[in-house]
Amino acid sequence: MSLLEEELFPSTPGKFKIDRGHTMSRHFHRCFASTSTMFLWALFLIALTASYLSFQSFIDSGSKYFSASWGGIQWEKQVRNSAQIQRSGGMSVLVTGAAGFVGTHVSLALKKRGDGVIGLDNFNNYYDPSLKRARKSLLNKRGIYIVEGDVNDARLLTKLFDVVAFTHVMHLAAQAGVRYAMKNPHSYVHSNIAGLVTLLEVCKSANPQPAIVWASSSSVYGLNEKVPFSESDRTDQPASLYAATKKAGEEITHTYNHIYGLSVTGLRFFTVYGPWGRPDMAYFSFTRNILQGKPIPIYRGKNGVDLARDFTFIDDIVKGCVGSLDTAGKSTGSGGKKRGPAQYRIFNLGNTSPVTVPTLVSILEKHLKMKAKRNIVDMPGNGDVPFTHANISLPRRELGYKPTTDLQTGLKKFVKWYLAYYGYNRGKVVN
Ligand SMILES: O=C(O)[C@H]1O[C@H](OP(=O)(O)OP(=O)(O)OC[C@H]2O[C@@H](n3ccc(=O)[nH]c3=O)[C@H](O)[C@@H]2O)[C@H](O)[C@@H](O)[C@@H]1O
Repeated sequence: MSLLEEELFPSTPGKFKIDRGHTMSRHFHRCFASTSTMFLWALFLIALTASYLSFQSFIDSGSKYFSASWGGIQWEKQVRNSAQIQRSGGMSVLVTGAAGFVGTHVSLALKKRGDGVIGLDNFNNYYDPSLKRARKSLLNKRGIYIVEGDVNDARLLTKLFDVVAFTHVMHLAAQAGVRYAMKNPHSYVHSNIAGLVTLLEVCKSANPQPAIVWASSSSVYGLNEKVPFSESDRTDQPASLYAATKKAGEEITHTYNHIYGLSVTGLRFFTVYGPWGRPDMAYFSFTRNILQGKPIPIYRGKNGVDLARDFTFIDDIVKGCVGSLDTAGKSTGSGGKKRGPAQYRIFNLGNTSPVTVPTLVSILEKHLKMKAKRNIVDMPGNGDVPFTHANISLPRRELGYKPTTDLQTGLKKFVKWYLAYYGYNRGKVVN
């Protein structure tokens, strides 16, 4: 403390020098005392307001992402029961995004053959949450417990790993949809990047570490023009933020594989469709519009070229996911430390026979026995790519992956489910 400061703000009262008259000194003392009291009160009030505000924001973010609907003896019992392995050599799998389209089907397939499954889902409202609730009931009926929570909730994830020594994580929770990324970019960062890192952090510290299989996307091929798309093709030209976050996920998982010895398999899904599908996808919304007599926007590429997708039926995707879990090598780390090199794989899961969007509509018309009102529009510049086509020789060799359902057959199954689910078979029309 400088001399001047020491004079003005003595550290002990005895140090205060009284070299002017008494009155003057008392006045100064009173004045100083009241100023410092006010100062202390102001500080106290500021601190009180700040702690109130930060508590409020903690409550807000907590309630937004981390509703504490978990924990307790009963909850742990349900988690343990659901994760119980029922066959020799089986696995216990944490399925994130379990109330999602692919998550539901994979969870059912695993449970059916005797693996232990625990689902995790945040039931967000990107699309009609009632469909997710219906999928959840389906899973509950088969003895699969779904924990309601977000992959960004590290406390919840850690708790789940405390209760169950998961052998595998099937990570399917994500913000999906190519075009929605322009409307809500942060949602992609929140789920596909921040959520992924939170999950990997917990997995890396788990003992034993699980093997991870997760959903990447065919969209990582972006503006790649070499067909069909092979895993070794360039993926550094994403056409949407969605694709960019999935590509980032591939790099991030590689880092965790390299540093911590996590076994990682990334699956590039090609436009997956089928019963219990996603209402935001074209085949689903086209079906709804055709049934309601509403026009459907059919995008057309440059020079009037039809867009095409390597549409892949859900049952084939499930086989690819299960095959990936079955062939996944063990993670090699323990206590957050790598003990040796671990497996890192990336596979295309496609159908290898692209179909144009107008042909998709014709197939739907046939199965629905109704004509579509086609509204042909130029492809908006919102992240779409003109075509996708998977080369699947690698998963065929490594996983025994062999898709068997063509678009005709797959859409027939989808339409049958759609009509039953939305009550059309009972004459009910849903708006
Ligand atoms: O395979 C993938 O990587 C991606 O597949 C789908 O994305 P996308 O292929 O764009 O599937 P849809 O949204 O169903 O679109 C299919 C085709 O229909 C076209 N479309 C879409 C919507 C529309 O109103 N009109 C229209 O012609 C699209 O341009 C596209 O060519 C999924 O939505 C992504 O989550 C997934 O990662």
